Amino acid sequence: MGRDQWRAALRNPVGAVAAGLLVVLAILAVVAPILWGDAAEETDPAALSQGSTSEHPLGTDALGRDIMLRVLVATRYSLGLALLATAICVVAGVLLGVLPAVLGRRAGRLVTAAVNLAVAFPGLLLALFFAVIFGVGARGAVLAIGLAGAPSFARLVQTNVAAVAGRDYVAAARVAGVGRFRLVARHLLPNIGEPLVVNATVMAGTALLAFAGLSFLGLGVQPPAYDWGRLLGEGLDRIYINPAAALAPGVAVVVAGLAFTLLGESIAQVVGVRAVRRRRPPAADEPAAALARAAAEPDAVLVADDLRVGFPAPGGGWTHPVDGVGLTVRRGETVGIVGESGSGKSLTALAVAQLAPDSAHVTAQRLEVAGVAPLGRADAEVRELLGTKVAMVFQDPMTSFNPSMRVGRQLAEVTRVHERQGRRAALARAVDRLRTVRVPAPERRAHQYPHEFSGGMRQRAMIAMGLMSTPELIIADEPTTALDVTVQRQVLRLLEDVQAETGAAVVLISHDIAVVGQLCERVVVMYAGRVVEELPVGRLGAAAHPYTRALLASVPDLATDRDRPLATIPGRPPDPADRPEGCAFAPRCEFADDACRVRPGLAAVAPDQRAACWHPRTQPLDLALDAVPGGSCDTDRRWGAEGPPEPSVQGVGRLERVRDPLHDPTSDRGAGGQA
Ligand SMILES: Nc1ncnc2c1ncn2[C@@H]1O[C@H](COP(=O)(O)OP(=O)(O)OP(=O)(O)O)[C@@H](O)[C@H]1O
Repeated sequence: MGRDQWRAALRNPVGAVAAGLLVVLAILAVVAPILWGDAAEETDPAALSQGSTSEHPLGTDALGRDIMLRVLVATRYSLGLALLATAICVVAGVLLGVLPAVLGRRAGRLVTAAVNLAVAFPGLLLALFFAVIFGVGARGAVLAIGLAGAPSFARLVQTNVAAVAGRDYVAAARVAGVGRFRLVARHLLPNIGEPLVVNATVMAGTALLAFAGLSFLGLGVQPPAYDWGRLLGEGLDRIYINPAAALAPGVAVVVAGLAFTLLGESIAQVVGVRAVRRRRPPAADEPAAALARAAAEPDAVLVADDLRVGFPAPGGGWTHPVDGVGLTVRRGETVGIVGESGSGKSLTALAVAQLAPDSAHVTAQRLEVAGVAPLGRADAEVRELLGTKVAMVFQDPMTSFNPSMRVGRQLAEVTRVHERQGRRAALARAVDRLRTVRVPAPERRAHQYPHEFSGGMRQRAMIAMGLMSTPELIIADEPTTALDVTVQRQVLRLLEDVQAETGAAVVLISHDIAVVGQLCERVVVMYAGRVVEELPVGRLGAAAHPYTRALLASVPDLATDRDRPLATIPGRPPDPADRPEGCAFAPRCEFADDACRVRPGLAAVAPDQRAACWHPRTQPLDLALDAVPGGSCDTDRRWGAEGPPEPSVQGVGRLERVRDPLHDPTSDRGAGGQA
């Protein structure tokens, strides 16, 4: 948080009032006991239980002590105890709150359940309960109030951690191999700082009140010590004789509580995120390569066989949004995964990268990534694998970075974790990688926060993060969807350059078959959690599965008649929980018949082309040939000298519109499609 933000916060009336009140209280807490400590203890037998006089403006207590001085002197003790209780509440709450993120799933659930149970207890009852346990007195009251507030603070932390844990930058950190504790300290807690700080200040106000309550009941501060609560209790005994004796400490409690609450409000506006303490990177894990060796194709960087991702179904049992996916990606290859929304593309990628949600159950006959089988392995081993060999580029560059860390530090973290490099060396490498992905002025940019980057630049920086190690597999999940057309073009070109330079295999996930057709060598088409066709890009014109053909037919081109609705695939993909028995596409397919009641397996329809269909189409599509070069892996032939296409929501690329009998009403067979 910069100075300007602080100034802005203090310039608004709420911030100014809060700051003013707190400064006055802080000054009083420091000077009052020094200036008036002794005077506040002086008894005056001649002025017992007096009302307001010129000598004692708020009157005296039963021993003739000046009430005004006692209220002023009590500021230090009252605030100090309240702040101490707040600190206990925050520390215990944060610890309990992050435990589920640090512990495994089962232990995490236990902690969450315990916290929920404690939250269900009224706070005051809990405080009284703890006060009795810890004993009467200031120390017991501090512990009681702090611990009684901890469950609701823990719940707040849990909720916020859960919200942030789903962000791409957290997934990116996990891919980078960042350990659980470091993840919590660096990526989760700093990004939930705002609600925590606000709640902590509100808690301070509540603690003040709670203290007043406990002291009033005789469970808090014990004589001869006194705080506002104790003074309030004593004053209340004589409220009809001298109301000021009760009102003064009461007003003090309210004013201090208000000051804390207003402070919370103003901090909420200015404190977004805070850097956290720097820590030494943890020791690198044992090399994972020794743990497993791929017996697979010697040049395969990814082998997935019968990969299934299941979630508990609401009515019991399991649903499998990814249901038996088979995928092989060779070194240096660029494979595109296409399919409509919900077809399981992202989940497949997340399962491969060991980033599937905690509630997911991932199984496979075989899953090997860069020669290592990650399933069933310890976290540390998997972290090593992911951090150095797999890079992920996420869809939304806005959420792909931790907003509280400078970009250079985020990139450097990868190297520091895995190679135990010093801070400077890691940062130098980050700058170098930013230069590689053509971020201008990389030295300066490395010291900027993600929000100071443009969308395209953030996405390039995300690719640079993947290049901090030497990945064998880059998974790009809709990397250009959130970008505008020209920036999409640059990012795709960059991905292609990176692939050519590093020799890494690239898995590009997209709903835009035009982009995949241009960038990739091979296309894997997914539908309802299964692979329905796999073919070299050069054979897209001979796509055999009706679904692939329908996807191609729905790509508009410059010749598309704008007066007519865009081609769509009739019907909707099935809910994973309610997938048809046989071919999942059958309900939407023109050619479906009784045979389709049985699930078709992937079968070769041509060399290098397999389709899961009982009625594979053989009729060539009317596909512009320059759009889909004949299976060539050559970059220039794939993209031409002008670079990649301009994929967009319009899907306009060099892949031109296809006429498919299924969806072309001008065709003899054309039923079911809408042009
Ligand atoms: N955490 C989850 N819990 C339960 N089901 C989930 C979860 N995440 C995904 N799914 C299910 O998996 C299906 C496939 O999701 P996935 O994100 O892989 O689709 P996708 O093909 O990548 O689509 P999109 O292009 O919209 O991201 C979803 O439709 C949903 O039913």
